[in-house]
Amino acid sequence: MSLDSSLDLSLYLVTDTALATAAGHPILTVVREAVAGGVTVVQLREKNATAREFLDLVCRVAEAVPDEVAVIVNDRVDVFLAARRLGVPVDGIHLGQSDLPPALARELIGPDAVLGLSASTPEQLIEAENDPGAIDYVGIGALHATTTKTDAPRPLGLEAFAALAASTRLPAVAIGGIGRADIAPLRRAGAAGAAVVSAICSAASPGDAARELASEWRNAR
Ligand SMILES: Cc1ncc(COP(=O)(O)OP(=O)(O)O)c(N)n1
Ligand SMILES: Cc1ncsc1CCOP(=O)(O)O
Ligand SMILES: [Mg+2]
Repeated sequence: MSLDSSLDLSLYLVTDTALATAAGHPILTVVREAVAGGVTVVQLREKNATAREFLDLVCRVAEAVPDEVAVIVNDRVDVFLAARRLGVPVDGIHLGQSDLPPALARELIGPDAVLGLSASTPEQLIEAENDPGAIDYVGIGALHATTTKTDAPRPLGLEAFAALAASTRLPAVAIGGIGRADIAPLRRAGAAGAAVVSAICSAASPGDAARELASEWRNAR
């Protein structure tokens, strides 16, 4: 993603190699097909990979996706920095409430990198807005119950999500248990985007799944 292009968060894929493998697809195939189907952000989230494996995946994905699709690294500032050091076009990181403090991470990743933060309570959203780390967007969830993340916050539902999204000036991406039927209501509720893991990684056709989700977003009024 070039420095002056704005960040399109609308269809945000978060990867899960185990789910993709169980569905019979290599993760790079899932990413390629999902991007062809309309995914605008790819976050690489690999909880069980070694640093070396994660770096290798980040490099392969970042080289494979077009410039306008942002590539974000989950949790691992070291992996992000290593990829940048190798000259790989990786765009940013996504942190949670238990990860590195955003302001410290911002000092490490530099002013141009994208910095996303999970924030799912009114207090966390106020902190995010005022954080000296200059957060670019928040991930709010879980929208619905999910089996993908065992320690996900409790389900909010659409109304609570809408209230939280309206309470912050930061772009808000919904996450957790999101499927096709959620996309239009989320856009109408003020979401800057919808983040999905299993809806694409576990799909029989990740490309078709992404196309359907992207079409729901485009056609939501
Ligand atoms: C877009 C987006 N929103 C929220 C999360 C969750 O991040 P976190 O709370 O750090 O949990 P893990 O993903 O690290 O298990 C996310 N990854 N992406
Ligand atoms: C990473 C994350 N953070 C909150 S819920 C979640 C998992 C979402 O996965 P799915 O889209 O499969 O429900
Ligand atoms: Mg995290």
